[in-house]
Amino acid sequence: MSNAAVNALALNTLQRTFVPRSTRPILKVSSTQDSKKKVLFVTPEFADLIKTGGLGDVSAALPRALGKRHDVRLLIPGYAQVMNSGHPIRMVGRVEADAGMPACRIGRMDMPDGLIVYVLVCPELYERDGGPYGDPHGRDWPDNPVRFARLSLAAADIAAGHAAISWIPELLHAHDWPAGLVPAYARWRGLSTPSVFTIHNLGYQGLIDMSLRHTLAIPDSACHMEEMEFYGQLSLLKAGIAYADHVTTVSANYAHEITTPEFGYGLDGFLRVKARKGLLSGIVNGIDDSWVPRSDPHLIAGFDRNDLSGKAVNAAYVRDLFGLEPSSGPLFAVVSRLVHQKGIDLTLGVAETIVEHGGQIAIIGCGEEHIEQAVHDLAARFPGQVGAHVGFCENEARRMYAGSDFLLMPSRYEPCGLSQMYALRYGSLPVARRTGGLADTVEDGLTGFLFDEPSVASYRKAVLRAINVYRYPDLLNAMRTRAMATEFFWAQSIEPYDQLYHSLLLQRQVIAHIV
Ligand SMILES: Nc1ncnc2c1ncn2[C@@H]1O[C@H](COP(=O)(O)OP(=O)(O)O[C@H]2O[C@H](CO)[C@@H](O)[C@H](O)[C@H]2O)[C@@H](O)[C@H]1O
Repeated sequence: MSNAAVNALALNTLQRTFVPRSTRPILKVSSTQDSKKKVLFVTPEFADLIKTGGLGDVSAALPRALGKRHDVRLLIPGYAQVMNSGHPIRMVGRVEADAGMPACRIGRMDMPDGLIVYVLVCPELYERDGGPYGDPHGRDWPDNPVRFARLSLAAADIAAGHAAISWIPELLHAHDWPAGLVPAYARWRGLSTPSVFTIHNLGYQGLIDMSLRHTLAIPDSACHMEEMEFYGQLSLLKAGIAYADHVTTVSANYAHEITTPEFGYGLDGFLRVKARKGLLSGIVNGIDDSWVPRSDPHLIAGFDRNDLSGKAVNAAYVRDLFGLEPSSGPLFAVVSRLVHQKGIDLTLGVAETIVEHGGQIAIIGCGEEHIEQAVHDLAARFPGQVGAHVGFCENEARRMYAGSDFLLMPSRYEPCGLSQMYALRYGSLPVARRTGGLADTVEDGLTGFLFDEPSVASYRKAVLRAINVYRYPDLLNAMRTRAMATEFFWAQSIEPYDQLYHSLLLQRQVIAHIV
C-alpha cells in the first residue's frame, strides 16, 4: 500500500472519530483493539498537587475519566510541591543525561483513587520556591527550556523502554508548550508510538533562542519554518503541532478560531494545513464530578436548583470575606488568572456601572503585576462595593462561584474556559464574551449573557442585561435552574478522545502491517 493510501485510510478513520454516536461505525481490527490502551499523559500541572489554572484541572480530571477505558498514567515534574505533598513516592526508574539535560530519577506516586503518576525527580531543575514556570515574583525561570525539554525527553525515553520502567505506553498525549517536544523527541528517536498534542492555550508558545538547540538535542533539520522555527526562534508549541500525529484543542469553536489570523498567534497558516488534512480537532473540556453544589464540602452551605437557600449563605460569606457591605443587590464574581487574555481591563471599565446600579464585585486572581495593582486600586476606589484578593485559593474560588449571582468573564479569547462551567453548575450566570469555548458553553439569554466586541461598550450592554434580569426573580430563577442543569462532566466528553486514540493506534497497526 502506498503512503498516500495509508494516509487516506488514516484520515478516513480519523473522520469517523467525530461522527455522532448513533451513526458511528464500530472499528474492529483485532481483539486487542477492544482492550485498555496504555496512555502516558505528559503535563506541567496536576490540580491534586500543583495548579495555576485550567490545565491543572484538565490534567487531573481527564486521565481519571479516561481511566475507565484505558490505563492512563501521568508524567509530571517533581516540583517541591509534588515532592513534599505527603504522597509516598517510590523510585522506579531513571533516564540518562542527554546533551545539556541532566540524568533524572523517575518516581511513582499512587494517588488514593489509584491514578498512577510518574514524577521526574531532578532537584536542580524542579525543587524550588515558586510556581511551575516562574519564581515567587512571577518571573519565568531562565532555564525553562531545559526544564521542560527534559520532561518531554523523559516521556520519549519511557516510551522507548529506556527508563527501566516495565510499563511502556502505547500512546503519548502531551499538553501545551511545556510538553511540546514530546511528539518531536518521539519522532527524532524513531519511535512508532503515536502522539496526540492538545493545545490548551495558543497564546503561550514556549519560544526559545535558536542557539539552545544543541543543549536540547534538537536536530538542525528541525530548525526551519515547516517544523519548529518561528520568526528566528524555536517554538516548543509549534514542535508539538508539527510532530504530533493529531492535534486537538479544547473546544470546537476554538479549533476553528486558531486557524484565523485574529486568534492564530502567527500559527494560523500552519494550523490551517493541519485542519485541511483532518489532523486538528476540537474536543470540549468537561469538569470533574466534585462540582456538585449540594455535596461540595468546600462550600459554607450546600444547595441545589430546587432549594437555593444555601446560595445566600455562601453570598453572605463572600461579602464578608471581601469586605463588602450587606446588600440585596447582585453580586458579581471574577475568578481568573490576571492576564491580558482575560480582559480584566474591560471589567475595570464596567465596574462603575455595576456599582451605580447597586451591584458589588468580588475579585480573586493573580498574574501580571500591573493587573494585580489595578484590581487593588479598583477596590480602593469603591470601598465596601468592590473587594479584591490577589492570590490563589481553590476553596474561596468555589465559594465565590456558589455565592455570586453572575460571573464576569470578558476574555479576549478563551480556548474552552472551565470557570464559566463551574459558575453555571453553581447557579452563577456568566457575563462572557462570545468567543472560543464560552460561545460553545453559555447560551445567551438562557444561561448567561454574551457580548461580541472586546470593548467596554459592548460588555456594558451585557452587564446591564444581567442587572435587569436580577430585578425579575422569576426570570433569574428560570435562568439559574437551566444553568444548574447543564452537564459538562467528562464522562460525556471522553468519547471523542477514546475514538481518536483507537484511530491512531489502528493507523499504526496498518502501517506496521505493511512495512
Ligand atoms: N486566583 C484563583 N484562585 C483559585 N482558583 C483560580 C484562581 N484563578 C483561576 N482559578 C481557577 O483556575 C481555573 C481556570 O481555568 P480556565 O479553564 O477558566 O482558564 P485558564 O486560562 O487557566 O485555562 C486554559 O486551559 C483551560 C484548560 O483547557 C481552558 O479551559 C482555558 O480556556 C485556557 O485558557 C479554574 O479552575 C478557576 O477556578
